[in-house]
Amino acid sequence: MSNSILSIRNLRVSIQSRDGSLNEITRDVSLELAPHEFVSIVGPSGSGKTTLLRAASGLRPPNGGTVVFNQMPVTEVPKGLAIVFQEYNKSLFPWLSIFKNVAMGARDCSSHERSERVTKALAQVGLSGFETRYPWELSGGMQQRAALARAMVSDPQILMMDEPFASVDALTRNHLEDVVQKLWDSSTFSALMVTHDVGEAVYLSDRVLVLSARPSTVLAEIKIDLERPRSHFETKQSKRFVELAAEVLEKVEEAGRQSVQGKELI
Ligand SMILES: Nc1ncnc2c1ncn2[C@@H]1O[C@H](COP(=O)(O)OP(=O)(O)OP(=O)(O)O)[C@@H](O)[C@H]1O
Repeated sequence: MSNSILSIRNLRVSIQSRDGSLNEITRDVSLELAPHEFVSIVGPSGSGKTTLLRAASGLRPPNGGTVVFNQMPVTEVPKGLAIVFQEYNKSLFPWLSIFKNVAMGARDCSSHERSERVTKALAQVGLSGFETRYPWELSGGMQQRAALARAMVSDPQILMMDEPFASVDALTRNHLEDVVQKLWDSSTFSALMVTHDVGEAVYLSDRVLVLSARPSTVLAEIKIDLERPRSHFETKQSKRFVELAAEVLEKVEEAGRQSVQGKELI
């Protein structure tokens, strides 16, 4: 894909075990992310999804292969890339108000512009009125909204998310998925999301990539041809959604079986 905003080619990441041996996590992962495309990565536990995202975002150097963002090799987290992690309680500073936490994402702006951006981002995630609260005064879902606002305030070209809704209850999860969907619909950023939840991946994405068991490669790529905007009530009850979710789940289970067989061989 020539117009990719992010291009990952033949990515290999190995992690040193305590005994000093190298553990190969991803062996050969390639993916292209187009402007304003939403791609999710699913796969069995331990297949290296988080490791892949960390290498793709510049948080850890790969052992082989390349990551290119906006035609530039990624060697550290580049400007224009924002990341949201699962553990909102660790990613927000408890001693800063919600306003100041979100403003951390726009440190490079003048104070007037920073203030405008924070106000807009808080409104986009439904947190207007909570500016002076502290993270520990908000529910988990609200804290994750604040983490999303902090990512959005930098006006990213790519939003990477690692299991962003895994620590909240099912209803809050649905709400947060729609917050992300609305943000994505009303902006131009591309999104790369790691998730365990097949339904969530299908609901939000244009494409879903399924990783094989470790050392991982891309086992399958499934195009999600559901109309947008999507809604929990209509989309998730549609025949096509159910077919796509079953297709993704089948591939994840196939990868999981490989992983079990691999363990039996060790
Ligand atoms: N810093 C580290 N040191 C040692 N091993 C690590 C480190 N980070 C990851 N690993 C190992 O790499 C493998 C892949 O981990 P990773 O978290 O990327 O997988 P994952 O697919 O995201 O897993 P899950 O779905 O369970 O969150 C795991 O076996 C993990 O134990």
